[in-house]
Amino acid sequence: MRVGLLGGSFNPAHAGHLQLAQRALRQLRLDQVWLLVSPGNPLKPVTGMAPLDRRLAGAQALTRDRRIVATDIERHLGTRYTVDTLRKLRRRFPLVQFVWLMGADVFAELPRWRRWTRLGRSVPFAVLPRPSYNQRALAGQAALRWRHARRPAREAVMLPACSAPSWIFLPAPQNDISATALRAAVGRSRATA
Ligand SMILES: Nc1ncnc2c1ncn2[C@@H]1O[C@H](COP(=O)(O)OP(=O)(O)OP(=O)(O)O)[C@@H](O)[C@H]1O
Ligand SMILES: O=C(O)c1ccc[n+]([C@@H]2O[C@H](COP(=O)([O-])O)[C@@H](O)[C@H]2O)c1
Repeated sequence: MRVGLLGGSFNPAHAGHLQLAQRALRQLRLDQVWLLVSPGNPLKPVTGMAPLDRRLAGAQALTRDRRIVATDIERHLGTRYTVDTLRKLRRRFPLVQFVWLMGADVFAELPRWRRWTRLGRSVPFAVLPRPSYNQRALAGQAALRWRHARRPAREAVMLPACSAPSWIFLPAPQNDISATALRAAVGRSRATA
């Protein structure tokens, strides 16, 4: 079984997440995408973060496609750092081929993550474009470190079976939607109500 993991705050879930998951399902020929709703991104402030149950419910309501599964499994695993999540997921699901999915903004910030080079040795990455982040991601420290591990987009179907480090930049239509913009819009409409 081939599973794409899309970790996120989902504060709130939105069409950008859904498009990314659908694109990855198709291009990487995945069986499922798990939306890993984070108990708390270690790099994001707690202020303004909706409760986990509300964020999970929003992610669950994104689609009726049963291949896209929203889960709070990190709460049950007791993990917040992705490197720890991957280690425990591998132990729990030894036969699954995992791929870590992310937008270009996350790939650009990856060197700030805990043990990011170890993480890169533990799972292949698929990076999807996001307006205004692509150049930064492709010229960033992670891209540079793993320049020899980048696979061409035409080899996308092979990525889940590749040994890490391996990564791919998948071409896809771009969407400039963000949770930040959605929260700001809600804030504005409350202020004028
Ligand atoms: N519009 C988008 N295009 C591409 N990737 C996206 C998009 N929105 C979110 N993602 C990706 O989805 C994952 C989870 O994102 P997250 O839940 O932080 O949403 P966000 O819109 O980036 O939130 P925020 O604005 O609060 O930082 C990340 O890998 C992120 O790069
Ligand atoms: O492991 C880390 O150090 C780390 C630091 C920041 C973010 N992450 C993960 O990155 C994913 C995207 O987070 P977010 O909040 O940008 O949607 C989510 O799964 C987080 O747990 C992981």
